[in-house]
Amino acid sequence: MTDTSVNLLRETLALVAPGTVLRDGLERILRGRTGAIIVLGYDERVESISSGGFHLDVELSAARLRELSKMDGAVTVDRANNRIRRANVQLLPNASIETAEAGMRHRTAERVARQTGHPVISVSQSMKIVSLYVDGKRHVLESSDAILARANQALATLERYTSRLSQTSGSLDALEIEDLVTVRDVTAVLQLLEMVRRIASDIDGYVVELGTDGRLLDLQLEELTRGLMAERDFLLTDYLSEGLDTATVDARLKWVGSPALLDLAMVARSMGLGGPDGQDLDAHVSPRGLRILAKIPRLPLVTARAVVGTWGSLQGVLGASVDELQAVDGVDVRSARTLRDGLSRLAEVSLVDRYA
Ligand SMILES: Nc1ncnc2c1ncn2[C@@H]1O[C@H](COP(=O)(O)OP(=O)(O)OP(=O)(O)O)[C@@H](O)[C@H]1O
Repeated sequence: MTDTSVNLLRETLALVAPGTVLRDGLERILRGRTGAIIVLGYDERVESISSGGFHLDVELSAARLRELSKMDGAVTVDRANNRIRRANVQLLPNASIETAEAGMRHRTAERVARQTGHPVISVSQSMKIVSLYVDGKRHVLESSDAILARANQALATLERYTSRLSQTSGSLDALEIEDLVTVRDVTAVLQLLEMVRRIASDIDGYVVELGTDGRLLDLQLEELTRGLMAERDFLLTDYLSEGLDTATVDARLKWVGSPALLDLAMVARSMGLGGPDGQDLDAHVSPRGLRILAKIPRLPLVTARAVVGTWGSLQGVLGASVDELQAVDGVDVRSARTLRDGLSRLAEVSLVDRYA
């Protein structure tokens, strides 16, 4: 699926999520045991395949949608401004457009969606299900309970990964301070961050689909992933080889399927580490230092960036005195002390953890 079609599906799922006017209307149609076909777009393309019925221009409401759907034919809704524009319409899409559906209502819905590029909803009277047709794909609306059951499983997986991530990232702290980092250690953290990002994106999809029923899930997701994308940026800033930027790594990782993501060499290669094929996982690498400096409480990020920009390596920063630090543009004496104390504390914690 392309990014545009993923976005249109999410946009449509948000429009019909619990708590919205459209969803309320669809529930009423289902309860009334009638069917419906609703085109979520109003333009030339839709008009050119619409026949009969009547034009109107009224605000979308659940009651109106229910009443208009009692009539034969389709209802056209302008999703850009939430207005019902036509009802009791016969749709005449190109009959040569392939459709896998059975039944005229659903075949028409799928064809109209393909031909116009607008999402189309069909409510089946006989099967009592609501289907969305978006960019050539059918998506069946499920009850919030069914979606929540899957979302909670995903959340449990996310929790396992974030806890492994916090351990792996902690080990990297200690190795960075002692300058003992290998490509394998860095890659292991990026691999977990990428897995977390993918599961979080799936859960985000469930949050959209759940509408008002997904508020708690959204809070849990936010709590588990807070700060992680910033950590990902800092990790990449610290280790990316010259000439590579974050956007390039993102684009490369996007094409790595989930099974291939388990291959550390593949992840290393996307960062430009471990040689041309990413296989040299035991090669030594040194961080620039931003990831660890960003962990120091009360140290402004601009200060951390200025210092890393000046020394260019964590080992350089570790060797700098307060006087040298405050000589950097934009670093005052207070920040210089916070940084020095913070680094000493991190070094102590790391060493204690390592040799305890
Ligand atoms: N081309 C069309 N344009 C507008 N409305 C249509 C079109 N085709 C079918 N419908 C609507 O769908 C209704 C049911 O049609 P039909 O029984 O052929 O569909 P179905 O796919 O079996 O539906 P269901 O699953 O709801 O039983 C029609 O009465 C009409 O309101």
